[in-house]
Amino acid sequence: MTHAVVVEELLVNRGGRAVVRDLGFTVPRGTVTGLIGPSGCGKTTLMRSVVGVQVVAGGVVTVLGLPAGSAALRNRIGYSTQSPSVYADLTVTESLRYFAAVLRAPKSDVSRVIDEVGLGRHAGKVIGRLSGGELSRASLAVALLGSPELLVLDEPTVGLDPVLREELWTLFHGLAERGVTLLVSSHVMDEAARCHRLLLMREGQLLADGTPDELRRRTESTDLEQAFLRLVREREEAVRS
Ligand SMILES: Nc1ncnc2c1ncn2[C@@H]1O[C@H](COP(=O)(O)OP(=O)(O)OP(=O)(O)O)[C@@H](O)[C@H]1O
Repeated sequence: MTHAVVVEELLVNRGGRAVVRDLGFTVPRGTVTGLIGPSGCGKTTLMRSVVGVQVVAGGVVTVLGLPAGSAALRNRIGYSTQSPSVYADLTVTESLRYFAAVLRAPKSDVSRVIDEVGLGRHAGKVIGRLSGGELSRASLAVALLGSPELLVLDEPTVGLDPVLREELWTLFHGLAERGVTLLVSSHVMDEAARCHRLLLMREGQLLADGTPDELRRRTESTDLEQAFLRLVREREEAVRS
């Protein structure tokens, strides 16, 4: 199996309208794939569909060879949402110990993931007293427990300073080198450049799918921001004609 995720003709309705329409793509194993697009374009909805927590109206989502949402996938996928999934009144370590027990991850994972997200100095701090960036790293640490094969990370670097963002991107690439597949959403174009592959989304549809180099070449653009804007314009012209 070369693909960690295969999505075919996905259709998702939310609030009485189609927010993801006729969407298809694959995510090769061991890559960092960026899901890039403006706020509200459907990134979270798509990630929820991959993780198997979203009701879908049509299409097929296959994850690690199984239908999305299969019970057998539970311990093989790490998902970090935009809202913190850790308890305010526990310390970082206590919280991770709790989730490690729930996920049946080895106890030794707790200190490993704390180190990986750079929260070593804050391990004894109560979650409710963490800064925004520390809190999102604590959530990310939960997703790393149990060494999942697929990590689905919804805007994991929001609110982080450039040094921490750099550290996390180095971590993502290190994980991919060990064979982990990462699907990471962002609306920051400089992060897009750090992905092996990009899925550019707009208004519930895929605008383009390719490596950063391919997308720059295809649009004759020097940077990805410009490439994205050109693809938007192309799509609008195609719709008009
Ligand atoms: N629970 C919900 N009920 C109804 N509509 C929803 C719900 N959640 C999201 N939507 C709508 O679905 C669309 C896609 O939302 P989604 O959260 O997937 O976008 P996003 O690209 O992740 O945005 P952001 O970057 O701001 O997180 C938006 O128009 C949003 O308003």
